[in-house]
Amino acid sequence: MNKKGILLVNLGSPRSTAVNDVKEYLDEFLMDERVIDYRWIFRALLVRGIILKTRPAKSAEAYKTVWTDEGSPLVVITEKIQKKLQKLVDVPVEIGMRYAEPSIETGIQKLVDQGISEIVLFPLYPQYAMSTTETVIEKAEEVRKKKFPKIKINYIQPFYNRDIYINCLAESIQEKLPENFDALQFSYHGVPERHIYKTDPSKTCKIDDANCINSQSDTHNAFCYRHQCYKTTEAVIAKMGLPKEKTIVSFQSRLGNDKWIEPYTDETLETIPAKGVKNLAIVCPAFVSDCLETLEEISVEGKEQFMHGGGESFHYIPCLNDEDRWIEVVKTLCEEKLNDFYLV
Ligand SMILES: C=CC1=C(C)c2cc3[nH]c(cc4nc(cc5[nH]c(cc1n2)c(C)c5CCC(=O)O)C(CCC(=O)O)=C4C)c(C)c3C=C
Ligand SMILES: [Fe+2]
Ligand SMILES: [Fe+2]
Repeated sequence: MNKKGILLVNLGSPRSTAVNDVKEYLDEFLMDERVIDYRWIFRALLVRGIILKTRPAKSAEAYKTVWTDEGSPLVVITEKIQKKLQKLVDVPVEIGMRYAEPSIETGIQKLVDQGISEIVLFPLYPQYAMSTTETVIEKAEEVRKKKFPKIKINYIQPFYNRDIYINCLAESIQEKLPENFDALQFSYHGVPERHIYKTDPSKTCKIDDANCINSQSDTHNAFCYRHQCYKTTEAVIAKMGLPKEKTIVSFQSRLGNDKWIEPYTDETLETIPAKGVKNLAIVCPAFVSDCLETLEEISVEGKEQFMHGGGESFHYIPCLNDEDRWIEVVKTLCEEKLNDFYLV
């Protein structure tokens, strides 16, 4: 029988907080055509001609505030997930990052070196996006075809609405909620609106309630990041028994001058205190592991924005990270795909 293994894939981080390392990382990340989806020449002009002139120094300062002795939180937490999962399954588990090291190729190589020819690859993103799930699969396929043509890879699909994940997230949030909060905000990483239209095979999405959030089209729903974010929220608050009026959805981390999906987290944080939300709990379910975008952009900058707007208490709810109940979900999703190989 063919030997199987698991590859957990996350986004990646710079190797250190040195400006040059951050620049190298941002160059690889932002030159990905599924992240900044302009023609190469325009992408290069924007990224190398404008963004990389100033952003690396600013991002390096931000990374310094979250960096730990072990390294970047995102990588360290992904390693912790790997170690805990390894104790629960009887096949080898490795990690790979879409950008920087350890790369997807390094991860696959480590599995191949252990005699593995069938890999379950888990992109660690609950919701589908061209700039996350899709680019991971594209990269892994490129590496497989070039370097490992004999291996098979089985990809775990986005799990934004899977009961096991929703129950896990709802329980985790519930445990960490403060006693008094006026609203629970779900802040998802944003994407440009253009990405939503581009990846919608049904061409029905209008980025609204009827044609997006409540769409009945499976083809739309399978590829619409915005739809999936709202569905995760709906399912989690239903499970928690929280009224919709006590919740807010917003999208963070926009970059550049394009129109990104709204409402924007930073603007929301500034304006909700005047509408009566003085005590806020906030969670970031587009990320399974805490990272720069949660530990700095939300916990530090976001808190400042909220307080500046007149907020009184701000409570950041950490990601699932290496919580045992989440590792159980990872295990179940991996095992489903490991068993799929028998059906091929
Ligand atoms: C749901 C996950 C993510 C989506 C969708 C996503 C889209 C996206 N991101 C950028 C630009 C940047 N993102 C940055 C950091 C970052 N992004 C994600 C996840 C998603 N990105 C994570 C987990 C992280 C943190 C990585 C870490 O090391 O902790 C950054 C770099 C940091 C900074 O300078 O702020 C940029 C830039 C675009 C343009 C985009 C959509 C197309
Ligand atoms: Fe991002
Ligand atoms: Fe949509």
